[in-house]
Amino acid sequence: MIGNHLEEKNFYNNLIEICESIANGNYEYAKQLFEMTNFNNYPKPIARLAESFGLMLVKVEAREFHLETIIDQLRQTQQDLIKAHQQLKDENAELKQKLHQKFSFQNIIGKSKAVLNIIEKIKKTANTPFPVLLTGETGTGKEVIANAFHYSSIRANHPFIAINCSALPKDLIEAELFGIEKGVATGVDKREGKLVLAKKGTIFLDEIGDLSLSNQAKLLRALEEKKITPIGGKRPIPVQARIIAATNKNLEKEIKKGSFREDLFYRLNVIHIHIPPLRERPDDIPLLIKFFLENTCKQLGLKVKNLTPQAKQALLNYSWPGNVRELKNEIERAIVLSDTETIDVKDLSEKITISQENSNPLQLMSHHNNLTLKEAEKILIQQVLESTQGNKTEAAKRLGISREGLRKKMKRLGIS
Ligand SMILES: Nc1ncnc2c1ncn2[C@@H]1O[C@H](COP(=O)(O)OP(=O)(O)OP(=O)(O)O)[C@@H](O)[C@H]1O
Repeated sequence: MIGNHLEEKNFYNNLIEICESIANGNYEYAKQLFEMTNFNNYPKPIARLAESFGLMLVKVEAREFHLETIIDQLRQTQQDLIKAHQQLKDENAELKQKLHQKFSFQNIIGKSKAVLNIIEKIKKTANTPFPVLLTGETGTGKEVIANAFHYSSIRANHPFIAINCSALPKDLIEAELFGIEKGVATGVDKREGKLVLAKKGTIFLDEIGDLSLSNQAKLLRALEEKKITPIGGKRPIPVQARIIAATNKNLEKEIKKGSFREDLFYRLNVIHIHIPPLRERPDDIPLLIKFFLENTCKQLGLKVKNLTPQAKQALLNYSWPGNVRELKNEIERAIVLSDTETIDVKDLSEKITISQENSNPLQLMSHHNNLTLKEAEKILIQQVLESTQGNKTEAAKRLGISREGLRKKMKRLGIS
């Protein structure tokens, strides 16, 4: 009896110790103790209790094991995440580096005085907070210049956001630029304005001449107060981005017409860069041709093609009304169409070969046997006037005669 009693006491002691070990998280010891205790010698209720206790221990062990597996998995996932994070960081840095290389002023191709002056101006003013106004015909490279401003400045690690002010209706542009609060109209979600999203970066407002008068007023306020209020918003939000605006319109004329605000013009025009059309900087054409030949061939995995002297001359003689964009497209087209490694005149578009043939009255006459010198001269003058959109000063310059000389010729040849 006493022996039994002692055994029972032992049993309870063991049980308590097992419980304590479990409570302290010492499962291994609890398990050992459980295995060492012979429960079969005890009365049935005690043996059953021990059995269920054993089951509990197994469960705890299983849970512990499971937890450990989960913890291991989590540790592994964390490691993977750290690795992925580092990889993304490296890739991001590499992409940023590429963007800097691709868009900083080193990539403005040209050696004309005009382009060199522009590069100089960017270097001097890139790190200032002042707004920039870029003017020039379509395709002259206004966006290229805006990128160069951003990527060669301290803003380079912040966003560069471009918005085309003529691409969207007035209300959408307003929401894009200044943002909109949730519920302003049914189903409208809150959207941050691009002026705010650009953070400490740059916002490029292309075709600013097409911005509505009401949005011009809002933009002026943003420039003056450095804050914007979203549509339906109550509290103004600070704007830190630098504003670069561009247009191919003559804003002074637009001001006279009443379609552009004079005060906004002066606010934007703090740093003004005018990019002359390509025909006024022919020195840049050979460099641009070389650049586009190399770049496009590389992209297409081709050996870099070259041009016959005649093809090069034809490209130099053309007036490029679509400017650098048109030249780039022409080179890309010629690369694809030419069967050999050398691009010849036949690989160029008709507009360029025709203009080349017609670039002097004698050539025109040789191509059209029945033309008189007077007729050839008339055709030539008409074509040049067409390419300058009727600008006589420019046409006279291209023809190598005075404006007065051109006027007299036009009168004599009956050109209106
Ligand atoms: N100086 C340059 N060096 C290299 N590429 C140029 C240069 N100028 C323009 N380009 C190229 O010509 C094309 C047109 O340039 P961009 O879009 O900057 O012109 P844009 O003046 O902004 O035209 P738009 O007024 O129509 O918006 C682009 O592919 C651009 O890369």
